[in-house]
Amino acid sequence: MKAEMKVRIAENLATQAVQALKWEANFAPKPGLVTKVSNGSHTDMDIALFMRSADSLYETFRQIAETAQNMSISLNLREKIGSLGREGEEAMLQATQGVNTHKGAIWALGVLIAVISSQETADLPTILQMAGKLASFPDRYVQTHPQTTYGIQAKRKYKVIGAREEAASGFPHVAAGLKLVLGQAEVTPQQWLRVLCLLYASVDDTNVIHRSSLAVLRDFQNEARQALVAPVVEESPAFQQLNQMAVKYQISPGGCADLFAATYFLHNLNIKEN
Ligand SMILES: CC(C)(COP(=O)(O)OP(=O)(O)OC[C@H]1O[C@@H](n2cnc3c(N)ncnc32)[C@H](O[C@H]2O[C@H](COP(=O)(O)OP(=O)(O)OP(=O)(O)O)[C@@H](O)[C@H]2O)[C@@H]1O)[C@@H](O)C(=O)NCCC(=O)NCCS
Ligand SMILES: Nc1ncnc2[nH]cnc12
Repeated sequence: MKAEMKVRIAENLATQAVQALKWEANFAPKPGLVTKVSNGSHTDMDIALFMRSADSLYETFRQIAETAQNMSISLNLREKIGSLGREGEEAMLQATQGVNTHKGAIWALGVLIAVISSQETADLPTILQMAGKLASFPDRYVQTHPQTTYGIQAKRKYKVIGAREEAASGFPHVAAGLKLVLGQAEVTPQQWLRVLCLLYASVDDTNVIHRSSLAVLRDFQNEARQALVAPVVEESPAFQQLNQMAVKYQISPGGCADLFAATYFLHNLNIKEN
């Protein structure tokens, strides 16, 4: 492939990733999360902050895409995107003056972009499987102190599936969400709301655990399951209950938000289904 074409493909992936982050942040309603009409359970975040954060990540995503173009799924690629991902986290923190808006999204979209870029002709199941493989390589340059991240603390205490494991198992919750919308050029907001509820019902969001407890997460998931019994509408008692729980416990399912953005990103790329 010509060099010019490669440059354009990397730019396109980065543009689509930033758009997916902006779409997710704007999407409403999302109990607990920041939207264009509410700051959810947050005092330190609003929609403008999310727009700045998303824009600050364009260069990280572009570099990840460009780097992966000539590489196989390997420890070497994992460590290269690890380094770019950490730079992305720095760029995000600079743009937000220290607020963690998109750490999980950098991770999920970074892994997916790397795989899509490296496996030009792969179909969706292959991309998700390769993403699992890439995310499973141990990055020798990670300098996290085990007790410092909320995710590691929650996983230690409760053995739940956090952001790392979601990616390492090939994003099963993204795959489940995609099933509801694949093959449809126009997805309605109500269908997207159903995807969101499916994520709320099934993802072990370590942010929710950190702000409350595993018991609250399980109640929240059960309520989202109730909302899925019928077409998901904001006015339904179960959906209203999700809002009330988010307010009562000040919970914010940021991991679900990231996977929602990743689902939208993959849907919009129109990748072969199999
Ligand atoms: C492998 C890493 C994901 C790090 O893993 P770790 O387990 O250490 O995770 P955390 O540092 O806790 O962060 C993980 C973020 O992932 C999101 N998340 C949570 N649960 C899940 C889940 N089950 N599945 C998928 N994703 C999940 C979540 O990110 C979102 O929420 C953040 C906002 O949270 P909020 O509560 O509002 O704000 P905080 O300030 O954090 O808390 P408060 O004090 O306010 O209560 C926001 O980031 C959202 O995006 C978790 O935060 C990976 O990050 C890593 O290793 N990175 C290094 C670089 C790298 O290798 N990159 C590779 C490719 S780019
Ligand atoms: N819309 C949102 N609100 C709060 N945390 C998030 N993390 C990612 N997207 C988010």
